[in-house]
Amino acid sequence: MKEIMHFVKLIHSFSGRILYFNLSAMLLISLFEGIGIFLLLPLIHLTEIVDLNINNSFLNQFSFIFQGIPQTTSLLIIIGLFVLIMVGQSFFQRQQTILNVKIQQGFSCYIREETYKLILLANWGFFLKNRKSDLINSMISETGRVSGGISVFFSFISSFIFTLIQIGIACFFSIKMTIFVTLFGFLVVFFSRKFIKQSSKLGMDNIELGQTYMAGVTDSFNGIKDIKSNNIEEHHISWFKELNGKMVKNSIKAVELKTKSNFIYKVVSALLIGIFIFISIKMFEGQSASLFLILIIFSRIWPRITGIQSNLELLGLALPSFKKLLELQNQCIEGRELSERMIHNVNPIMMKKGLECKDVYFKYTKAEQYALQKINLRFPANRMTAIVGPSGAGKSTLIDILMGLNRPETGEVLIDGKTLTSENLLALRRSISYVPQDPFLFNNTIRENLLIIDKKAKDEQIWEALEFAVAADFVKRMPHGLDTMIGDRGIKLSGGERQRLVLARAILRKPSILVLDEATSALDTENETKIQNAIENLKGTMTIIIIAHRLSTIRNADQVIVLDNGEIIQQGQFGQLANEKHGMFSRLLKKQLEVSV
Ligand SMILES: Nc1ncnc2c1ncn2[C@@H]1O[C@H](COP(=O)(O)OP(=O)(O)OP(=O)(O)O)[C@@H](O)[C@H]1O
Repeated sequence: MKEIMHFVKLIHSFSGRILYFNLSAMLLISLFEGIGIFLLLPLIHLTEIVDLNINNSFLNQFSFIFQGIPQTTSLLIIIGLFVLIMVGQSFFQRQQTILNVKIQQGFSCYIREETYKLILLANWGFFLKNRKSDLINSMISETGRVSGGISVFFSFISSFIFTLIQIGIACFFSIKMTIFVTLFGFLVVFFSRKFIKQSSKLGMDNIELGQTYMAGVTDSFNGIKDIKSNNIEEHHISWFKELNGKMVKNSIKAVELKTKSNFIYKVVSALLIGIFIFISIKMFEGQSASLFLILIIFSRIWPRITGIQSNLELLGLALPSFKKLLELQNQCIEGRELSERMIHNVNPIMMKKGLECKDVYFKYTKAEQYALQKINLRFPANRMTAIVGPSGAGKSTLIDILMGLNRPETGEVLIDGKTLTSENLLALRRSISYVPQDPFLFNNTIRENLLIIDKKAKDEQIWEALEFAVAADFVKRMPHGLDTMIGDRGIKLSGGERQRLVLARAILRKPSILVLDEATSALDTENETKIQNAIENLKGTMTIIIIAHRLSTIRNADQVIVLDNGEIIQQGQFGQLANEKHGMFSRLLKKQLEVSV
């Protein structure tokens, strides 16, 4: 319940006074409805359709008002009052429904925005811990279920208020009978806690199945090329069938549970009505007015009490989603890297001396071995540093540490001699352009993909960046030039074209630090040489850090760092390392020469 209360508090702070207005409207609607029913009695009495023997003092007072007034006038007054009350009730009902939807929709929107923002502002460690598909699932399914749960909560409150008011009105006629019905009702709700627990368990299963579904579907579509080329469609289709079967079973279980509880309530209701009518007739012998009204009120309270029960079951079903979303939000808050305020007004650092790693050790969560250890290294400003080493040596991890994505377990990263903290982290990132191994492009036009980095860039600047990245020619050949749509993750482009576009985007920012992680691996030799020359022309104007497998591409680097098993094993200029005959660098170089011959 703690989780629901958390979200109710959020609604409270989100909607403020409107929430109270809404609650007051619920109260008025219930009151109007109660009074409307109450007016039926004198109406029936006056029409003399049924001979109601009025013994109730309240009703007697009521009929006293109409003494001396002609019957038709009394009838018209009461009918007028009745219509007025019903109009009032319908008016408030309409306002309240609109208000309810406004609060709920506004709140759903707020939860989605808040969760999305919290996720984006979390640190890199958070993304390493959480599956992407789980995050997508939370953003789509959990936020949806929480919004639905909030709507059920409103309906619960409305039923609760209505029931309380109807109970209050029923007390005017017979306290004993009202207590009897109410007690019975709440006993039923109390004993059906089992159903609420079972609903909650089903809700939990729903979440797990939803996560597996989302993860599996995302993975299979991301890896569709592998699936098709290796002809493993059947494996995926049977996995999907099995999962779907489980989801269907879970849905049927939920319906079975709901209908079971409904069945029990109906049986209990039938029994209760029988007992109630019997006792009422015995108790209210000769008081047909009270009996009549109590029966009307009972027929209205009882469905609401069962409504409360089914609302509680639905809340039980939604409860795991409330929990999951709250856990996710708390996890984001714990791992918060940036605040919203920090994102705005950040100026890039104009690095003068360079970046430095001082005695850096880093281990991934749950990993036994250090991915980086004893790292003491300088990346001088406006120089080109190349990082090489076998696969798994720690090259990408080192880059992540330099960009502040991962934080060292011990040791520190310094920019111009100042420790990298959350204060200067964003300024550092604003001055970096990073081109990863697997570049990311949005399903948009080439122009929009480039403008992400600099919204104000003019066509002239865009073409300049494209020329630099040897991409201008292929963009010109595209059917709509800069306005060509490039498909999901740039699927309509070749791997090399994608890399060149991302490189152009990186250059458009005019960074003071350019980080290239295997950025030219998909290029043919001709284009790679062209880009290599372009990058060399940048030397002296910005700090360049390159991870490269093809060692020929880093021939002119100012320094080369060789990593193995997370440690620096060699460091120096290309020629110097190539001459260290027993070093790893010359071995790597030799192997590549053998392969290329
Ligand atoms: N998210 C992670 N969780 C746990 N271990 C990881 C994670 N990412 C990398 N590692 C481990 O850290 C070590 C260094 O990985 P890293 O990706 O930095 O190597 P690399 O030199 O860039 O390799 P490659 O050239 O193949 O890209 C490897 O042993 C790898 O298994």
